[in-house]
Amino acid sequence: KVCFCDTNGELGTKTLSELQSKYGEGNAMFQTCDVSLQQPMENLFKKVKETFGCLDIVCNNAGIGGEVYPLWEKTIDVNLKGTTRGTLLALEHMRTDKGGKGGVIINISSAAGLNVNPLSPVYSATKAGIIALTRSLAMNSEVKSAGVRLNVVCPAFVDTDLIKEINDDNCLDVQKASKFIEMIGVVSKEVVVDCFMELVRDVNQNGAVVKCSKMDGTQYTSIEVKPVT
Ligand SMILES: NC(=O)c1ccc[n+]([C@@H]2O[C@H](COP(=O)([O-])OP(=O)(O)OC[C@H]3O[C@@H](n4cnc5c(N)ncnc54)[C@H](O)[C@@H]3O)[C@@H](O)[C@H]2O)c1
Ligand SMILES: CCCCC[C@H](O)CC\C=C/C=C/C=C/[C@@H](O)[C@@H](O)CCCC(=O)O
Repeated sequence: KVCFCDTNGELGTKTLSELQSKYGEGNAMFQTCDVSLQQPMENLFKKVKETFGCLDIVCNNAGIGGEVYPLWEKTIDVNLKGTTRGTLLALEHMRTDKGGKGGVIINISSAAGLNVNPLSPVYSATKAGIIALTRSLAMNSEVKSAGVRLNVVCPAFVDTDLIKEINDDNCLDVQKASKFIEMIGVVSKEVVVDCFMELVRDVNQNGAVVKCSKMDGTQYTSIEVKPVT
């Protein structure tokens, strides 16, 4: 069973029909929802719990690029605040000490958050924040004992609308970006999905941050964690 949300109602409804005809009407749900808004997101999580009984896997995937005002501010609202909101709501619903059944949260960051991205600094900062948020929660002892795992996927360039829509608002130099993308290469969506599914299945990878790139393949990054006493 799956529920997904997006601000794009038309595309969401089309995808919902495809999922329902493949997996059955009762097994897929779509809600138009903006991840940057608290109340609609709270309502959505409640509705999923009421409809499906519990939440096992949550993926915070919504993301945009924007480097020029007011888009840079919206980029922080959607990417960093939206992912933080989705992560904290997922935790509330999953943690065993609050009536949940445990589960896994997988957040979508970017190679631009692991390395740097001089052509999209605000985007890069939001993606670095997602990595820090996710890793920190994954290493929190109360979260661990409440049965919730967290991981981050950091794709380099992927064949989606996001890179087809690079322009002067979301990138500081479109020409340099095109050359850079050509140099690094673009992975298919399937590569990112495989990486996501591996993290869902592997219960021994709590806290792992995985990069998927055409140039370097799929790599687990190492994380140093100093124990807090
Ligand atoms: N495409 C890439 O090269 C690439 C690389 C690294 C990371 N990513 C990340 O992957 C994730 C998915 O992006 P994508 O490449 O599929 O791009 P995309 O533009 O195809 O998909 C992003 C989706 O997010 C939705 N969205 C935007 N704002 C929203 C909001 N406020 N609330 C709810 N939904 C919202 C959009 O309508 C769209 O359907 C993003 O977090 C992106 O930053 C993409
Ligand atoms: C140069 C890109 C400018 C466009 C930015 C858009 O707003 C959205 C960018 C989406 C993904 C960006 C990923 C960027 C990654 C790079 O900074 C770099 O770290 C990738 C390295 C890839 C590798 O190591 O294989």
